[in-house]
Amino acid sequence: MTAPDEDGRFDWQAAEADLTTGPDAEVVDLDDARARRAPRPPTGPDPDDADDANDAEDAETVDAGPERVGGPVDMADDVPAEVVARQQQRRPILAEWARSGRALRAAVKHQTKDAGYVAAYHGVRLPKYAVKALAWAPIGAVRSIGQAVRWAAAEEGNWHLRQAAASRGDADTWLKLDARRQRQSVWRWWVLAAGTAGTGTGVIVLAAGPSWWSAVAGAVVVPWLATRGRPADRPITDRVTEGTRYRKLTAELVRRALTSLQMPAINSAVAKDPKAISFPVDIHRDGPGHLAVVDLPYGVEAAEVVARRGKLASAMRLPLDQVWPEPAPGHTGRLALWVGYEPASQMKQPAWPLLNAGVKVDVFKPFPFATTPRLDTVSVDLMFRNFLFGGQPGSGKTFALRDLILAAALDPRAEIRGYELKGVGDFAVLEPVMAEYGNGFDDDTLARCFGFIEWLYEECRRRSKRIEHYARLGKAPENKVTPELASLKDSGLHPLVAWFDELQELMTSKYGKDAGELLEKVIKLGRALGVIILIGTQIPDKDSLPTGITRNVNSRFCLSVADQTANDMILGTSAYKNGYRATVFQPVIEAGWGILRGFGPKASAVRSFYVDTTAAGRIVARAVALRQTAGTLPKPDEQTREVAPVADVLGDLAQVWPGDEKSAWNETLCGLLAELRPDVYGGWEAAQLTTALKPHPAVKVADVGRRIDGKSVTRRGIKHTDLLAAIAERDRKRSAD
Ligand SMILES: Nc1ncnc2c1ncn2[C@@H]1O[C@H](COP(=O)(O)OP(=O)(O)OP(=O)(O)O)[C@@H](O)[C@H]1O
Repeated sequence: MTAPDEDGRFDWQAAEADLTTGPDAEVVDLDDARARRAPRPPTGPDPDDADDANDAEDAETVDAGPERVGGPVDMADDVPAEVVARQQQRRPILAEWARSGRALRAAVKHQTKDAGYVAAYHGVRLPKYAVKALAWAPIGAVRSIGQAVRWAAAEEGNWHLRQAAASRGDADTWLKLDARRQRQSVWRWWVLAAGTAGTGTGVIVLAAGPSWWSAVAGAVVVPWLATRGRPADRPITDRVTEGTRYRKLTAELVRRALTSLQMPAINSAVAKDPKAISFPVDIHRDGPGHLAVVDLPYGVEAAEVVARRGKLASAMRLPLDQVWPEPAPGHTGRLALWVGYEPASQMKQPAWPLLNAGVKVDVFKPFPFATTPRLDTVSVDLMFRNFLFGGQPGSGKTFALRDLILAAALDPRAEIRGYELKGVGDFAVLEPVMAEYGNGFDDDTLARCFGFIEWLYEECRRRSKRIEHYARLGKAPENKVTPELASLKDSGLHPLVAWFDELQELMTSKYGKDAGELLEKVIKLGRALGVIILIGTQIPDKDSLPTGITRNVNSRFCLSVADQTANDMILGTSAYKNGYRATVFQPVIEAGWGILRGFGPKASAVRSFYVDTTAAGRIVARAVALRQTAGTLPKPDEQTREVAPVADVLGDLAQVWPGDEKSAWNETLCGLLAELRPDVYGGWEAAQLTTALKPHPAVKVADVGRRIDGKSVTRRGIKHTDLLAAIAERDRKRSAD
């Protein structure tokens, strides 16, 4: 086949060459030809890889389908029909970008932005273009006239053939060719004459008409003539340079990036077979970017590529937060590589929908919590869940945790209590809606926080009794809190949100061991009882966060962490190996980004909604109004916990101390305390008193021997002198304050 050459003229020489091959022309085996056209195996990063030449030979034009080996075979008979039906994946009728409002909006926005950019780019260069056009237009006019005359004479092509016939002495052919030329040129001269007359008339009309007619005609004709007059390598308009703008994700780009990761398994497979990296579905638009689903060479796991996100971004010459590799469903070697139109840090996250006036939350139902790199909203629910948020300083865990508490505040049924053990006051804005709030890492706050965990445990016991009661009445069918029970006034089963930020401070303190054990029990028991535990921690090692807790948490958000151990402590064993790696996020720069696990079948990278303290204050104001109406607003300065504060134990012990005894058994003291205040100490056992005395190191619980019926019996107890010393110490501290 011949094609018109660049300036639109027919290439006669090529046509003649084509003819001479005549009937002996080669029959092309298309498969063979395709195989010959298959791309060279990519050979690592190319320093010039941003240039367009490479993109021009883009492998999207390459047959990337699975290699055909032999003919099709019948499907195995033993695969059940329903399994086969499930495996058949139909192509969507509409393209991905047209299937949802979000994707459509994103595509339209991107195209509009692009068009706007191009328009602005050329707009500022218009004067330069005008000068160039005026310079080249006369040349274009002369050239056009020459071409028209040549066309009318019908000499082109014919002359060569006539010359060839003349040199062969073939008069007959010469005459035939000349007759043909004459036939053509007769009507062509007429056409040319008519065209010239038309042009002349047009010029007269334009000259006679309003001046804007000439302006419009000039704006059309001059650039047209200029493009005909300019040399081929000097376009009138400048190229809209690519710069840092979006580079379309192409199969070749993906292949080159993957082979630049220095992974021997990929490179050796591709060297043997360029199709070792294949694309089961076409690369397509997905939200504000493109998605490539890639089948990696046999034996390579998607997780291994995810771990090399930095290298992947480097190979694509894109910022890190524009490249989002993820393991894709199907098999472990399938990678979903999403590349945004722009870096995530430059994409504007939509405002948190909960900021809108009038929006309420039902903790039983999902509410927006984060966005994906594609700016899809990810929703979470609170009920029957425990959350663990982990990340290094500056990763954004406090803000993320606060989002959940703000959401809970918008459900007036939810009681909120919690401690931030960093002492910064990030949660102080929520104080008006919290029944209990502590801030600091001093011993007093840690003791209160520990007391709170003990109270939570007791609360779980109380709630389990209530659930039992309602289950008997048929109101708790699954022995779980239902929305009806949660809303029922005085059921005592309303949602209770208990949060701890920087929990490692408590876990590494002297209360750590007991607190860890109790909290683990609370997590296990509380889930069905409407107790929702939210934990934020910076150091997720086993001393800072007992494995009993991490194991039992069902919702996890791992923000930027430094290493695999921290990653797996938060997301669960093997998360790192499976490609869920929050180590790829940079603290501060990518604050709020993390891997969310426990919602949906797989973990995914999301960014929590950013709500600053001012916006949080507005939500709290709305929450206060809702709670006022519902009558659930906690009263300020009122100790609403039902257990007496730990500090009172000392005074009560002194009051009930048995006579002149130098030491007393805990067991005896518990009995006496229960007589004094049955509501507080009723049912206390020796161990409980030991725990309650923990904040007072002066009181040492040790073995105390007694003679009973002539026999010596040893039990745990305390000395009177220790008790008095602890009281003196406390009084001294109080007067110092
Ligand atoms: N979702 C988010 N989007 C954008 N920026 C965020 C987001 N979350 C947090 N940030 C920013 O990151 C900063 C650090 O967040 P935050 O205080 O929550 O980190 P942290 O992990 O709790 O750190 P530390 O352990 O030091 O307290 C915040 O000041 C905020 O500006």
